Amino acid sequence: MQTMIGVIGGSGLYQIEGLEGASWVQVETPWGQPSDELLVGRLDGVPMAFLPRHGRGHVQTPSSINYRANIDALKRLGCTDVVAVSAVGSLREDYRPGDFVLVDQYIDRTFAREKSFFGPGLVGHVGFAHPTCPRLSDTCAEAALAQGVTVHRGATYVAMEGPQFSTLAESRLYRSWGADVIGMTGMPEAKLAREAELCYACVAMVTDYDCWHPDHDSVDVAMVIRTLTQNAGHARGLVARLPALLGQDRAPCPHGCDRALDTAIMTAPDKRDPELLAKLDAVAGRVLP
Ligand SMILES: CSC[C@H]1O[C@H](OP(=O)(O)O)[C@H](O)[C@@H]1O
Ligand SMILES: Nc1ncnc2[nH]cnc12
Repeated sequence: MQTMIGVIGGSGLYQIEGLEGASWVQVETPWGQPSDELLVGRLDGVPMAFLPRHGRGHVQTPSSINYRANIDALKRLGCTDVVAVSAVGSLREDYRPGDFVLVDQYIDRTFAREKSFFGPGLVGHVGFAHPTCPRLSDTCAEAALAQGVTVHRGATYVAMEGPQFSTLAESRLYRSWGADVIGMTGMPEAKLAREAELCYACVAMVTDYDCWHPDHDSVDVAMVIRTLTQNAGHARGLVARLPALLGQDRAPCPHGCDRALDTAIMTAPDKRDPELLAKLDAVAGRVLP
């Protein structure tokens, strides 16, 4: 199978450079409008699509992002692997501002978002014990190390609703749970990527110590932007290394991300809602012809 890389850019990453034949394309989805047009082109012979999660100019809030449309659009364009870049606060001393972190677990505290492509008339349950793809995460770690940044493999990401930052009590609570980083957009993005059978990795860039650290000021937007400005180049460099590392030909995911729907669908064929079935054409077309 041919590799196609999807990149979701977070705060501070609204564009990538160097794509050959690049153009911004509008993608219609049955779930509404994605956050923006997608920048589609090729790098080292590998097709790539870039989508700024908040839209160019940072228009969408973490709660207003249409996560379903974003993931559907990437799948519809043919993406096989999706790398999500996110700014996060650190909940531990040794994950410092400027460090890159490969997320491998989540605690989902969001409550005001559509979290599944499935619904009444077409019920599906995908496995989610391991929410990110280890193969793709390994590749991202390799790309980040080549950039010369400090990389941490493995982190539990608390996804909060926002848009306000956490209280001190919340920040302490998340630390007591063993969470490592905090952000507002990791969920339901990762859940939807799994339902869409995409390999998904989250490259988190630490921008601050949230508000728990006695020796650091509490997070504010200026602090986040300052760190992001210093790190955006590394994030772009990481993305630029991915095509060469992943290659044009893609072996099936050894962790089964690309077969997540094999045993997920519960609804009997004669009870399936035709409207929802039609909307699932891109996301679940492999198993719902
Ligand atoms: C600008 S700080 C809060 C904002 O930044 C992060 O966005 P993203 O994950 O898209 O990089 C965080 O989740 C909040 O949305
Ligand atoms: N401390 C923090 N909390 C939530 N989202 C963030 N994004 C960057 N820093 C953050």
